[in-house]
Amino acid sequence: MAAGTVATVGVGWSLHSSWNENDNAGQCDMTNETWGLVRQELLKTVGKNNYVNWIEPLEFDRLEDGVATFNVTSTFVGNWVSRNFGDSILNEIAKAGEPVRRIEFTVAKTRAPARAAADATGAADAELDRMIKGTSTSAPEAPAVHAQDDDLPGADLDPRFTFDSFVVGKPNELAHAAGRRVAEGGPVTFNPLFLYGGVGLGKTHLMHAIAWELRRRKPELRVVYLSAEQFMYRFIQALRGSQMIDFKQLFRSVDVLMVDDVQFIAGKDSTQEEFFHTFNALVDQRSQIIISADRAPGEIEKMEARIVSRLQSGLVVDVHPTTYELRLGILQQKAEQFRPQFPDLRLADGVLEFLAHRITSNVRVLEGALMRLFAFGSLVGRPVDIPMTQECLVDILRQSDRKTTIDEIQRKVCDHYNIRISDLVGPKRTRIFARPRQIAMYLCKHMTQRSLPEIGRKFGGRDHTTIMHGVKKIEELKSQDSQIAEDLEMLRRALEA
Ligand SMILES: Nc1ncnc2c1ncn2[C@@H]1O[C@H](COP(=O)(O)OP(=O)(O)OP(=O)(O)O)[C@@H](O)[C@H]1O
Repeated sequence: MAAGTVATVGVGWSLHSSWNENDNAGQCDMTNETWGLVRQELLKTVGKNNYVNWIEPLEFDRLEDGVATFNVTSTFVGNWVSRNFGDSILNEIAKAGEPVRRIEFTVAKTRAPARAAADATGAADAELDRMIKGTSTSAPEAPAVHAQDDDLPGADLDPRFTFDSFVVGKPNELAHAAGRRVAEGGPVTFNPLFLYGGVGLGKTHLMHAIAWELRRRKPELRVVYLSAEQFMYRFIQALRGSQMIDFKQLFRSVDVLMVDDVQFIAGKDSTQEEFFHTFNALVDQRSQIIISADRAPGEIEKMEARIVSRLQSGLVVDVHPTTYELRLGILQQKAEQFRPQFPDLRLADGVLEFLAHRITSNVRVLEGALMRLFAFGSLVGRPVDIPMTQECLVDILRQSDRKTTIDEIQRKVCDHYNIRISDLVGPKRTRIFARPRQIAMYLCKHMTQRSLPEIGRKFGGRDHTTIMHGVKKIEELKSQDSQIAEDLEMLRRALEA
């Protein structure tokens, strides 16, 4: 990203990007002193390690029109902080009495990348290659991890993510049942347990819940939970420090290994190689492995075939998109959970039902919306009713209303290329049909939450590998063929309008 541009990192409800040409000269409502106090509170909530690595280096810039802006050293740091601590930061600023709705992270023009990990996560693998070739210039720093047991690396477990706080409904009942079974810590029956599903549907929550339960029931077991990204950084660190033997010994000595968001290592050859050996060693010694990803093993592009087949060899469980009933259950539970922070808040009848009807994207957005609503209600000192909800959440509600479907994409593509739907989804392979078909496949993949098999079914029952091939083809072509790039942009805009 160019110097001076802004990585706007939404928190919970405001996942979007924007550009800001301003040169950080805005008015500051919140003082640095208040930010200092907020930081002290954050130290308590996020823990020392996370605080030192991620919160302390943030440079508070300004709070204007409800948006608190911080300078960070790189897009990666902004994304990481937003994803892992965004809600906590927002919460603490609101608790300090500041009228904040959103936080943003700016990649500062002048700051040296002192604590920056690789500038974008993709750069880390390039870094790894340079290291192997002996040309590395900087060490990417590992995301915060803490010694969980002796010197076993693992990420902090979120105390809120337990089985007790996990609401079970039709879409996640199988994943929950499988998780419960594994959490009993009995003999390994399915290995690995592979949980997959769209963004913010509770996979991480479920994994933490399994880890907590295992720790409670079988404290003698060595349970390690970490994200695939952390696995990679640990691996890089070990390589750099010539500590590969220690690394291998550590990961091979665990009883339960949990790796979240495994799709992250796709295309990262050296990390995949190491993951593959770790995986095999653990399966051989009958240690339990639990993996999560945003899609099914066979749909993870650039994942080596031998890893895909290992990932498929246990129990593969899909966490489905939420239903109205599940969303309402989650909202009721979250409202209870948030209650102590907002003791005076009055919630009118029908608000939770309204939210469950209108916000269907994912639980993270739902949760963020509820938190914003509570914070807003408590700041203005009025009961939270439906008109206030509509006013406070106008952006989220608008976004939720604008959900693109496969049918819509197919219609728009047909209009654009002047062909019939039957030709778009039919078997004819001539270029005039095949190219629009691939474009439509590409848009379906990128603009809907549908899985490749689901998209395949809507394209005349094609196999998911055909869809993957089509998507790849367009990915290649859009950088070579400006007409295709233009068509894609035009279609995307028309679909988002
Ligand atoms: N069934 C559920 N019951 C209670 N809370 C839930 C449930 N599903 C999701 N959540 C909440 O939604 C938020 C997002 O969940 P989580 O981080 O586990 O999603 P994820 O599937 O791992 O997403 P990602 O793919 O982005 O990592 C968390 O705060 C989590 O507690």
